[in-house]
Amino acid sequence: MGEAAPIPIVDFGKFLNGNEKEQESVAAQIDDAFQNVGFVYLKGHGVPKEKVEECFEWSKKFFDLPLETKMLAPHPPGGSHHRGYSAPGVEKVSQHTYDADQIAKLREIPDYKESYESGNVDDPAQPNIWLPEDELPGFRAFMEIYFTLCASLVHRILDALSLSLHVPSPGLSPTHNKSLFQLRLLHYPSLPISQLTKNARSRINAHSDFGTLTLLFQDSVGGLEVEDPKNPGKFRSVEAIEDCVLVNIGDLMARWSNDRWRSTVHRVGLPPSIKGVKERVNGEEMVKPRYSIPFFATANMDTIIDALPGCVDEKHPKKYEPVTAWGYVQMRMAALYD
Ligand SMILES: O=C(O)CCC(=O)C(=O)O
Ligand SMILES: [Fe+2]
Repeated sequence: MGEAAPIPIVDFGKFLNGNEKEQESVAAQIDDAFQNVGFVYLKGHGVPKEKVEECFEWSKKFFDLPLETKMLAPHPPGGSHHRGYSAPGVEKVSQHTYDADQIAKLREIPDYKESYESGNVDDPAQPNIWLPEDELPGFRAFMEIYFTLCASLVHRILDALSLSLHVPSPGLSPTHNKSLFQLRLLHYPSLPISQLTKNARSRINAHSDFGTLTLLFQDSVGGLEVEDPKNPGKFRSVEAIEDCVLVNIGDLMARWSNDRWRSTVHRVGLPPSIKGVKERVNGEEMVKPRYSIPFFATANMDTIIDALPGCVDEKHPKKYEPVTAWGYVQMRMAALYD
């Protein structure tokens, strides 16, 4: 078995600003990456670098607050209202995993992370849960703007995917026009390296994302690993690449594409090169904290998820019954929280 296919880097600027031919070429490259690896790096993606950096700064400021303060914006119990702050140890398994056997297995190794989730200000089903403004002035305003920047990028990626499959105009973007997306700030606190090597704790257990598309910005600490689709159980590390956003397919999109596009399993563990990211505290070797910012997209809840054009032919018979995006979420949630 050979080396895993690397995650391609695609210049999305040529889609955003290019002519028809360039757009078609970018769309084909993304389609290819999603077929082979389920992940792609996009450069020239249009989310301003200074906004990404500022988001990491806000994230650090937020997580640096005392626990009692962060608990002023608590994530409600259960999984149907996914907003607010979750303290380390609260979310025992990845919310994006639904296979029952897998969940049972994963419960054995707790993730050590804290998170803060916000979403579309116009999402009536899941209102945002903010801190009182004077606890972190400006945080809310920034997150609301940053959300719209990421949402715009999601819509442009959907345009590219539509082009690659020749989905008739206006393509897939309208199926996401409610922008029921989720912006997640993640902080993996420093912890003894031995806890990760002995599997006493993980940072985030192996899972796949469950929406349509995920955007991910990560800091330079490292530790993200993606499974080799051709070699289950084998993971390769995925570094942050300057000025690139990492984009991956989620389970709903995999189903929608009749498994043309892969929803690839990934996890966060010990960084591959621990040298620059360890520190000694009270005689114990610790791995430095990690910050990352995923942005999860999904389709409007009434969208019928039925094999997309170009995804069914003689060689690829239709694998799944149509389901609404809402029905699909119910199915996943039921498995996760029962
Ligand atoms: O921290 C990371 O880079 C990965 C986060 C992730 O996979 C998730 O939240 O679904
Ligand atoms: Fe994920």
